[in-house]
Amino acid sequence: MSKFLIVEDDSTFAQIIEGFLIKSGFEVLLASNTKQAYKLIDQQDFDLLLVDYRLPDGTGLDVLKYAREKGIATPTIVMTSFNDVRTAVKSIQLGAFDYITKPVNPDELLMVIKNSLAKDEAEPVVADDNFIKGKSEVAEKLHQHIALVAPTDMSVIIQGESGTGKEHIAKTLHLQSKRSTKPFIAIDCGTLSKDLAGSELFGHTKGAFTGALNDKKGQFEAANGGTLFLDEVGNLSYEVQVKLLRALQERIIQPIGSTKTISVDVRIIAATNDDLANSIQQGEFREDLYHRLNEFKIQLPALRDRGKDLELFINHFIALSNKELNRNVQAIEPDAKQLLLDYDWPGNLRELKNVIKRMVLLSPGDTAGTASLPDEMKMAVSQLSKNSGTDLKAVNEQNEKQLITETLQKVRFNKSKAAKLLNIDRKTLYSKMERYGIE
Ligand SMILES: Nc1ncnc2c1ncn2[C@@H]1O[C@H](COP(=O)(O)OP(=O)(O)OP(=O)(O)O)[C@@H](O)[C@H]1O
Repeated sequence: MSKFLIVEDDSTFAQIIEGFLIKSGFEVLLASNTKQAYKLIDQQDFDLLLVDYRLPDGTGLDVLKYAREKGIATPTIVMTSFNDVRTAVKSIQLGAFDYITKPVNPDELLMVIKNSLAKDEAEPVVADDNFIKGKSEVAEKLHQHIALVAPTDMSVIIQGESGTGKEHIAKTLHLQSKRSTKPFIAIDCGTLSKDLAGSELFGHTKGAFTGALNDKKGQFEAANGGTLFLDEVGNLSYEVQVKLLRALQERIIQPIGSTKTISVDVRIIAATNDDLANSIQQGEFREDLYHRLNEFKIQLPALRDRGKDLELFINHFIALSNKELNRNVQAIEPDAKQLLLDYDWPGNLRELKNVIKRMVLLSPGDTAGTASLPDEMKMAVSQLSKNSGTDLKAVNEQNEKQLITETLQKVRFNKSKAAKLLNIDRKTLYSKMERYGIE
């Protein structure tokens, strides 16, 4: 029986979910703050963590970070209000499996849980019709580039915002290469603790460090002949970056604690949300490794920049959700459609897929209306349209907020660095963050 930990301070809501999940056949433990959660995570193994974003003594992301630092890769779902969707996007970057927006619909929750548990089982990489290419100019160019670079052995960096489909493109490159019958192994470098990353990639020998009870084969060796996909590559520690560079240059690896080297033939595809050039400037990413990885760069467009593809994706996700949820949505009312087209989709394809699934779930008939779309999305759109008018002050504020948020993300929320980049003092940065509600 799968065991879940729910971390939620609203006790009534926690009990409702607990009851529902127990009825669905799961074992559930509850924690109401981060401290209790840490204690339980230390004591027991869980198959899934379901964490609320806002907790009395921290956030759900703290719980996620705590687990990841301990080397616990349990799938984690973050529950957030729709207004926090940008935070949710950050949680995915930190290695959360998915997020779900409140109010939580039980059927939707069960669906997300089912997906996250299924993800644990290794699936062979095969092309499937759950994915479409898009027909916009950027999409056509993107697929031309993929067709050109896929058959080569060049290392590729895929850069794009969270949820733009980087992992899917990495699989496509593998499938279109001569390595397609060999393994494709994806590693989320964001979820690897500093200590475990080396051993995960290169393996270790028995007794190499406390807890190394047996010899362990690393993922480099496991991917031999095939492709290794390093997601969130910017999160690798400097030490591991050095080893990775050696592996790429010399095509050999050395398991931790071993004196022997092993030859490997692996193609690397790396993905990043950030501009690695910035991390290089900050001294966080090695420039030599960057150039070795960047033999070819693929820039994935944000959904808001994909023009007519947005409509294609909407229809595609409706068809998928109809099938999955046994619904029959054939049309969207014009005002609901307009909302979908006007929204700026910070979570990109992942967010669109979630919103459409929810819309289909809440639409028993053949037409979906605005009632099936989150209220907060409507508010976000009206805010966006307000600010895109002639109100200069609002436009400036919106730009300023966006710039501050992006800069903070770039420097991983190091306020001194952000203030320096923005050319303002720390105090001004703090007061602006407070004014714009940036956490
Ligand atoms: N071309 C596509 N057609 C249909 N669905 C897609 C496509 N590309 C991505 N998706 C869906 O969008 C979601 C996000 O995709 P993916 O995980 O590849 O993004 P990502 O950029 O790697 O995200 P992250 O940076 O958060 O790891 C997934 O649910 C995936 O199934």
